[in-house]
Amino acid sequence: MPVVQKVDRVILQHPKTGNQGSSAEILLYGATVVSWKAPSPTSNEPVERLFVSGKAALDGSKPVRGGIPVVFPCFGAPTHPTHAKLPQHGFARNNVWTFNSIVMDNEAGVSVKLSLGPNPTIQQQYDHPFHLDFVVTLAEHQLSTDLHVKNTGLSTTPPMEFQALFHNYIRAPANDVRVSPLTGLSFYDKTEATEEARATSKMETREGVDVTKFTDSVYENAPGRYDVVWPSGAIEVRTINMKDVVVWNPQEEAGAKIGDMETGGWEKYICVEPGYVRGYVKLPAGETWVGQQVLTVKV
Ligand SMILES: O=P(O)(O)OC[C@H]1O[C@H](O)[C@H](O)[C@@H](O)[C@@H]1O
Repeated sequence: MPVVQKVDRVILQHPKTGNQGSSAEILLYGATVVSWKAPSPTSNEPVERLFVSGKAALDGSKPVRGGIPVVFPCFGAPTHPTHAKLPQHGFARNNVWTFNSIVMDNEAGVSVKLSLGPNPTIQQQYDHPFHLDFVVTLAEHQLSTDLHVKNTGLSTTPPMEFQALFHNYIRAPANDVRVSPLTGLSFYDKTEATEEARATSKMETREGVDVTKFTDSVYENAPGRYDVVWPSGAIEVRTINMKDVVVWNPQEEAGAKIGDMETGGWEKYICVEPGYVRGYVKLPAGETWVGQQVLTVKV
């Protein structure tokens, strides 16, 4: 079966290649993609492409440390008045979504939609009317995620102002991986010690950005297509409507302070996170915004 529904997750299996083909698992909690196995173009062996910490909670008690958490409607600590009661990275990653439908099931791949609307927990923290759909599409060497945000308010409702980001934990050796092209972009360095330094933009001069030291950089107005390359692999990240990109790896010292990070886990991934996180999308009542990414295994 290309789509298997379990109590807590949905499993996608690429139809063309049976059990030897690509697959993906999406938890209903947070609509978090917790596994994506895909072969490289030159092999038939599906390989796990995402990192999930061995200490990650997968029972809905806290956001998943790994995979692809969906960050919405705020990135980091809330800065917009309508987000003031929300936790870091918002409510999408720590609420249970519902399985909506199978969107596509053919030889090219398989696609499912999960949905989230206001529930009593969310309404205590956030009172703007909204509806979210999250569509995950699995192809032979690709995984796409599309977030559809609808402002379901009446015409008198103010525009909805939000940020959104796909928090990809790409499985790669942190000390050998490089991300490009980011040269010439301005970025904000969240590892700086003072608020003033964190709010002062820097200019990226490196051809291939590494994370060999603690890195937490928010690049703005980025090109929307990134090569994530390491000695034995490469993944391309293409995006639509996600104008910014965050590159994050805590390295050893900061990594050891993350309670749900397995020992040495920071060495096994790089977060390359496309999003709209500098400023806010302003969505009029009745309208829908779609942010998309396509991850492609290149090597
Ligand atoms: O620990 P979390 O809330 O999951 O956040 C993990 C990380 O997410 C993003 O990459 C932010 O830029 C980082 O500042 C943050 O540490």
